[in-house]
Amino acid sequence: MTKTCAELFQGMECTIIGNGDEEVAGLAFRSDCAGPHDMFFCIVGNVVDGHSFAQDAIDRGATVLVVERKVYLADATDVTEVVVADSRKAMAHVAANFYDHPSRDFSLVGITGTNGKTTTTYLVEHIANAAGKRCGVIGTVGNKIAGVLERSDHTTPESPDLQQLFARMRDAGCDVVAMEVSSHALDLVRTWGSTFAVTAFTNLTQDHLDYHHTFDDYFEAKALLFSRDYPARRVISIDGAWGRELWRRCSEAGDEVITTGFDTTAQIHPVDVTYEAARTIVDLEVRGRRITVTYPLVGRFNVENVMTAFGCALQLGLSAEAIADALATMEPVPGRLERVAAAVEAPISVYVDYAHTPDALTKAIASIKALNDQRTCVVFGCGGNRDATKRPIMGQAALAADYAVVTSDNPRREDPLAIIDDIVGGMDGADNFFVEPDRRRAIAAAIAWAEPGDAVLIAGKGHEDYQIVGTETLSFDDRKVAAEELERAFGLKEQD
Ligand SMILES: CC(=O)N[C@H]1[C@@H](OP(=O)(O)OP(=O)(O)OC[C@H]2O[C@@H](n3ccc(=O)[nH]c3=O)[C@H](O)[C@@H]2O)O[C@H](CO)[C@@H](O)[C@@H]1O[C@H](C)C(=O)N[C@@H](C)C(=O)N[C@H](CCC(=O)O)C(=O)O
Ligand SMILES: Nc1ncnc2c1ncn2[C@@H]1O[C@H](COP(=O)(O)OP(=O)(O)OP(=O)(O)O)[C@@H](O)[C@H]1O
Ligand SMILES: N[C@H](CCC[C@H](N)C(=O)O)C(=O)O
Repeated sequence: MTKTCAELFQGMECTIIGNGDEEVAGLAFRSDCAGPHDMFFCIVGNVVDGHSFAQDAIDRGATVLVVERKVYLADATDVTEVVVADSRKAMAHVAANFYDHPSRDFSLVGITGTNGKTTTTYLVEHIANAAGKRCGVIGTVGNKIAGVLERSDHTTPESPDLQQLFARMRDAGCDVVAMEVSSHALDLVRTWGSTFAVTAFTNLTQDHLDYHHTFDDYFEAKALLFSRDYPARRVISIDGAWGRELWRRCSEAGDEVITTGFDTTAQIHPVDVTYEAARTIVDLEVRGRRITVTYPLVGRFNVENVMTAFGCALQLGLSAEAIADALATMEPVPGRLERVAAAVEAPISVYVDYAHTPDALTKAIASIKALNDQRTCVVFGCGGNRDATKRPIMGQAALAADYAVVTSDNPRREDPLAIIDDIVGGMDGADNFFVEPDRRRAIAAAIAWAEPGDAVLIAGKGHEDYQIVGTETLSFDDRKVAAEELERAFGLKEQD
């Protein structure tokens, strides 16, 4: 499949210097991934200027460069240069053209918000599948086509990868695609040129201030998914002030909005909730009608996610009855309040959860406490090279548990002890915690602390089966490590 350079830029202002009829074989934004007859996008990044990799891309066979300023390469007279105002936007525009706008061929549901995106996409997938639709999923745990999960580096892929994924989903016959849309993706226009049927907002609480700097900027990045760039039907949780602001904007623009929330003015809200150990029963009011939903997920925050997914499915045209029926057979989401299964009957319960923000940690601890009336110990850390200002707030939040073990998450290129110091800075004066930088030992210590009936919550890494230390990615899965430590503590494994 090839298209000419001029075809790919149709609908976008640009200056083509060279051969507009040049056939383009593929799209690349990393020079080491460029191949023969590719178009290479020179992106001015936050770390380096992609224009400096133009020669490398040419050496690997690229024949078209997309640039924000002409590069004038020696010995490359047969190279075509396309000068644009914004290489990232050009890349997204070209990628959608290159793959023939695949998102127009299915109903794309885009979900944004600080927490709850993965869970909500899984809920939408399950409901759509139960209704006989074929649903693709794009997000943090990976990308799913026809039920097969593929790992990915990003929550929301860069535009050429995203459009290629859409094309594969279209070709696999997907009717619906449920996609997590990160604030980074919106700010870096990875989704530009995509056609959404529904866009949904879960919540906005602190995260990623290393990138967005202020809450206002973080919100405005999320709000782009509800702007004229992405016309769609909307689902908005109005439990928080940011959601209410988004609702105001969408209503003003004349969008078709379904509101959700514990707020009784929301179109979808709970009238009564029963939290049980392995399931939740919710009497929902859905646009003036009562319907009971029972589903095998736990925790108050999952009531919010269920309502958001319910709204998305209604916006896709499914009936409330079909949605309620589907929820009854929902399966657990990997690494989200997942109970650790060990090959030993343990008198304590251990859960793994992906809470890596202050709000998520607060809510995950509260959910475990609501499930278990004895003591709770939380094991957690914070990621390196990510928002450092959330660390002391997470430290403070962890004190809501009876006991906390502060450990390492993915330290990345930061000193693990310096990250822990930041966390402990928020735990001043408390004596119900201790520090163990080694995550396995921290998990073992929490299990040793627990008495029969107590619960241990291991937060922060959820489904991740690795730990990033420096530039190395080591094998580490909280669920496996916790199972091993339970087996060691309760008799099946020999002590080292
Ligand atoms: C903050 C962020 O998202 N940064 C992304 C951004 O980086 P950048 O603008 O700084 O780019 P850069 O590294 O300066 O490089 C500039 C250009 O030179 C190219 N280059 C660079 C080096 C090289 O050797 N060769 C080369 O060609 C790069 O491909 C790029 O096109 O553009 C790069 C590709 O163009 C992305 O790889 C990079 O993602 C980084 C790795 C990242 O970690 N992003 C995370 C934070 C992220 O996107 N997370 C969200 C989820 C967040 C959530 O939890 O909600 C996600 O959607 O995944
Ligand atoms: N609606 C919610 N409100 C607050 N916290 C939530 C909510 N849903 C889930 N959480 C918490 O956030 C964690 C991550 O959930 P989930 O993966 O669904 O969110 P996410 O938005 O996809 O996060 P990320 O993009 O960082 O992967 C969960 O493990 C849980 O602790
Ligand atoms: N997508 C999130 C995930 C964080 C998960 C946590 N385990 C960490 O590594 O900080 C991020 O990149 O900020």
